[in-house]
Amino acid sequence: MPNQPMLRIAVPNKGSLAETAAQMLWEAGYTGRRDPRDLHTADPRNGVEFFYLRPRDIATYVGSGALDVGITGRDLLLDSGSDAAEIAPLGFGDSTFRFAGPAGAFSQLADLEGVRVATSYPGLVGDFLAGHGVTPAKLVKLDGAVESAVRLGVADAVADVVSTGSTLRQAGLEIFGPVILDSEAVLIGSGVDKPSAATLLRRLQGVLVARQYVLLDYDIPVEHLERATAAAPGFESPTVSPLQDPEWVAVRVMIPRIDMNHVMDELYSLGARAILVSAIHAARL
Ligand SMILES: Nc1ncnc2c1ncn2[C@@H]1O[C@H](COP(=O)(O)OP(=O)(O)OP(=O)(O)O)[C@@H](O)[C@H]1O
Ligand SMILES: O=P(O)(O)OC[C@H]1O[C@H](OP(=O)(O)OP(=O)(O)O)[C@H](O)[C@@H]1O
Ligand SMILES: [Mg+2]
Repeated sequence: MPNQPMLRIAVPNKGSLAETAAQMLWEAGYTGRRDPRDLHTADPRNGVEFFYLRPRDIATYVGSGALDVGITGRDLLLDSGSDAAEIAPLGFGDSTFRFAGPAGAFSQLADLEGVRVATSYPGLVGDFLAGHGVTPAKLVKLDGAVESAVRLGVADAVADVVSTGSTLRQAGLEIFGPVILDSEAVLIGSGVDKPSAATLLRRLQGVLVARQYVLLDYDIPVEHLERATAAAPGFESPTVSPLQDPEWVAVRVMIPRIDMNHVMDELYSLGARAILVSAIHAARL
């Protein structure tokens, strides 16, 4: 891309999202950093530059327009209060954001009125509480290990990322109240329209499709075709090809990987044979 300015992409340099983000970009055909300490690398062949930043700071850089797009968590984006906008979910880094307190001490959101709540995400939590008309005594801002705040007496309840829930359990805390947020890694943008940003998005979506879908081939008697394609309708429309035996056809569809065995069982019971599944290595839909 000779005459176009390079697309400037923010990528997590460490933490929970860094490894999968780098892997996804690599699968999408981009050349990332060789040395894990590099802060910046250019990939001129693809017309992009990567800036390796703390995931918490990525929305700030993108929102200010210093960088064009970035990969971060939805929770971090909302907490930042930045002007950056979510472009698309990226299918990894799932977590929920929840309130927790000592077993039996809290049962509903209103119980947080007038108490101290510790969190690393004061923007997100403050907005949520204000939106629900609850005023805590104080939001105690901590950098991490928030679950220890209650035991150590600096807060009465916490609000934090929950994945398996084991950190909360170990700290003797229980989740209560509504889900503050369902989060995952997202592509964010500053609103500037660069064609290379659309290419990046299409490539990342191609990686998601390749991970989440498989190709399914099977042969089936023509008379059962309608029921079979209803059971596995595919992404747009199944490819149906004639076979030498005029009473049979061959069908090809994309199906979600998680449905694979269930769909194969169902097609077999409908009379399909030679049912084959293959992986998708790359895709543009
Ligand atoms: N088990 C998890 N623990 C922490 N963050 C997670 C987890 N699963 C997904 N995430 C997401 O990762 C992002 C947090 O990234 P961050 O780099 O701060 O992770 P971290 O592991 O807490 O790193 P650090 O503690 O070194 O800052 C958030 O978007 C969060 O929702
Ligand atoms: O529900 P779980 O599977 O136990 O995971 C959630 C925990 O993991 C993260 O902590 P991290 O390891 O990032 O440490 P930190 O609190 O210092 O950021 C998060 O802040 C929670 O504490
Ligand atoms: Mg952390």
